[in-house]
Amino acid sequence: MVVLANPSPDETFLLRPSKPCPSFPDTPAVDLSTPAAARDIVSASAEFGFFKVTNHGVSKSLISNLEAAAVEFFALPDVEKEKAVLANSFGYGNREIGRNGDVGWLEYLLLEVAENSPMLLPFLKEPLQSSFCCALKEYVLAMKKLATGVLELMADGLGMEQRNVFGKYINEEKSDSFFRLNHYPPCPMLQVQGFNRTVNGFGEHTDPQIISVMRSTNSDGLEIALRDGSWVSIPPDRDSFFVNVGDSLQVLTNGRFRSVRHRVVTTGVRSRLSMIYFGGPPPCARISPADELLAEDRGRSKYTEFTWADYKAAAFKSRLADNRLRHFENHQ
Ligand SMILES: C=C1C[C@]23C[C@@]1(O)CC[C@H]2[C@@]12CC[C@H](O)[C@@](C)(C(=O)O1)[C@H]2[C@@H]3C(=O)O
Ligand SMILES: O=C(O)CCC(=O)C(=O)O
Ligand SMILES: [Fe+2]
Repeated sequence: MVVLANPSPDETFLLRPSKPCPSFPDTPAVDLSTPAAARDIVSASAEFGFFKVTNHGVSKSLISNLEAAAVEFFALPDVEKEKAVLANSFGYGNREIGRNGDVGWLEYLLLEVAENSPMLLPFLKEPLQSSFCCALKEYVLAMKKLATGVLELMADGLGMEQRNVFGKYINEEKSDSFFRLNHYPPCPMLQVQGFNRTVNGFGEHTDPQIISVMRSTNSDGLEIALRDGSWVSIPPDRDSFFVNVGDSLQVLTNGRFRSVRHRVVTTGVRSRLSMIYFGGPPPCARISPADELLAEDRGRSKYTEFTWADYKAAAFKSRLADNRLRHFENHQ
């Protein structure tokens, strides 16, 4: 990735006025080993659409293997990484987010997670190819298991009869899930003294899927929007996984849970590496509120039903910051 000390005109639009957000030391934390986990997850999902989980059972070696492979990948010369550029913003990408003009100070690898096929990276040389693929496969499996467990606790906490009412979507053979590695390099132009700005790492948005499970290196930058629209900065925590409620889960719960607006802001010196699993439904899945929740709401759905294929197609035509659910809201 090209790292410039002085912003060229086309880079100035990455700059944001420096207005540091207050830190959010009260980030809801859920200890998955306690009986209160289901209740805590439900209250955090309703209030913030965001929480972190501890005692998650994911082994440290699994995380460090993937982190090491990812660091090695992003350190490759641009010409090697560019061999991994695939159609429709999959594979390796640099600066451009999506297909509609959004940019950020990052490079990334965006991969589809297919149930029965290994995650291949044929563009890489050995031995990185094997170590990266192996680490990815194990990590993504662990994320799917963790996401499923969290979705089951959500169902428990909401008093649903079937524990798999939300988790079934991401466990179907054709589930449309992604995995993403984001690398935010240090930004030299921000290190110039008196240069009082921050840079847009990954602009504000909600995740369209059901659930996202993220972790990052020990560097700050992640910010979330609270209910009143104010932004807070989430202190990094290498030992926890952060969970986002996605748009589809907001609909499945008839608005009991809110999909969280979040963004990454780069402040200069440290690089940041984050790994995110996005659990999505199969393309043909019909997304509408779960029957029991709808009955509690006297049959009044807050959203018109859509298939994941339709929603995703519309989402991928939108700009990052757009409110994608707005078009599906029922106003009664
Ligand atoms: C600008 C965009 C990038 C995005 C597709 C979109 O048109 C709007 C949603 C974006 C998002 C956010 C969460 C995930 O990072 C992502 C892969 C997704 O499913 O939706 C990205 C899309 C992307 O980077 O292509
Ligand atoms: O990189 C991060 O920490 C978050 C990025 C993100 O929100 C996304 O890729 O959807
Ligand atoms: Fe996101």
